[in-house]
Amino acid sequence: MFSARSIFNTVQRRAFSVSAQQNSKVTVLGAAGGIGQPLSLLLKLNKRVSDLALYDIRGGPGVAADISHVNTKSSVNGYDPTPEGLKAALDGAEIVLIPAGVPRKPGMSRDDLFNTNASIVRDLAKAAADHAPKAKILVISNPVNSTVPITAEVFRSKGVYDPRKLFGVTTLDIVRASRFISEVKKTDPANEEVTVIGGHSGHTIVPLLSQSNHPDISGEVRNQLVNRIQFGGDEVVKAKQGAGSATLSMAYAGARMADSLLRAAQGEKNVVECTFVESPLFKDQGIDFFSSKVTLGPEGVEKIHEIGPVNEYEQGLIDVCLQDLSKNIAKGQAFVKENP
Ligand SMILES: NC(=O)C1=CN([C@@H]2O[C@H](COP(=O)(O)OP(=O)(O)OC[C@H]3O[C@@H](n4cnc5c(N)ncnc54)[C@H](O)[C@@H]3O)[C@@H](O)[C@H]2O)C=CC1
Ligand SMILES: O=C([O-])CC(=O)C(=O)O
Repeated sequence: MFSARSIFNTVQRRAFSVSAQQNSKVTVLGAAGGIGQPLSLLLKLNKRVSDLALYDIRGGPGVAADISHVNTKSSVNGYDPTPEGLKAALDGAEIVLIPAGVPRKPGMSRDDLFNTNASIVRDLAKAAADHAPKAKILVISNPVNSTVPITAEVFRSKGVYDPRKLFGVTTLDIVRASRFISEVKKTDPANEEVTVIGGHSGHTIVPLLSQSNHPDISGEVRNQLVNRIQFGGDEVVKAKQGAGSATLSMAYAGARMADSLLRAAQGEKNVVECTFVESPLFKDQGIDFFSSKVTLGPEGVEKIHEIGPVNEYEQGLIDVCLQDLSKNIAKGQAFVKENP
């Protein structure tokens, strides 16, 4: 005899098996925070997400109950802040987004968050390595230049590191660059793509305007635009007057990055995002991670693009970037070795 429930489950499974690849569990760690809440809402609106798992050290089930009333098809579950809750949130996840950790206050650099966020990310990475070793991990928590190497070291120490599946989310820099250049040029940002390479803090953020639709931008206009892209985060931190940093634009950017990975996983070709990954581009200079254009595929990173032609001004920005970046990466790697 079939119970009504098992018939329902069978029908539901059949419905999904028509497009089996659409069974995608996405987990948000830090789901009740300033980024976590709008990010979770945007993921609830994404048809490619079938199961949304929300975990936080406080408030996860409440946010899940709220979002679960949105009338899209996916299921939403909130988990208690226990090891069992975290395990259940991670079990079977295809994508894990990590916006857990403290944000900046005015006057702080992203690196000033290291002391608090390094151990938060390390511990969540340990849980992800144990319970979702094949998931694509999208690290949002700052300082991204260090928290991504931390996550890599944790996965490596547990013997499950696959560099194709670890991403530092730098999408907000791309979103800002597109928006800010459209303001200067009075164009529609939908038509503006700017490649932004390097890392995700101040001078490590390197916009390549020479490769945009407006390679002619020069002089003071260019300097101001580049500075605004590099320090866009500070603009928000200052405006929020101690109440945190970018959350809504970051949620939008994180949802875009997750969607790009889901589209690539479901067979779409030529999905390209700039993202901070283990990269061969500057390995000869001891820099293991770098953000550049990456073609995404079913397994995550499919192809890391060359940087392409840059002008003298941009080469100067890259040189400065590499100095900071190598220190940020080394700091993350050393942290895990000293605090396993
Ligand atoms: N990659 C990027 O472009 C950006 C990164 N960020 C970073 O994202 C992080 C989060 O920012 P907000 O959401 O504004 O902060 P928030 O303080 O509003 O939220 C953080 C959430 O993380 C939770 N949390 C703390 N420890 C946790 C743990 N061990 N497990 C699970 N959850 C935990 C907190 O309870 C809180 O709900 C910050 O580090 C911030 O600097 C912010 C904007 C852009
Ligand atoms: O500025 C911050 O601290 C948050 C962040 O990473 C950004 O907005 O780009």
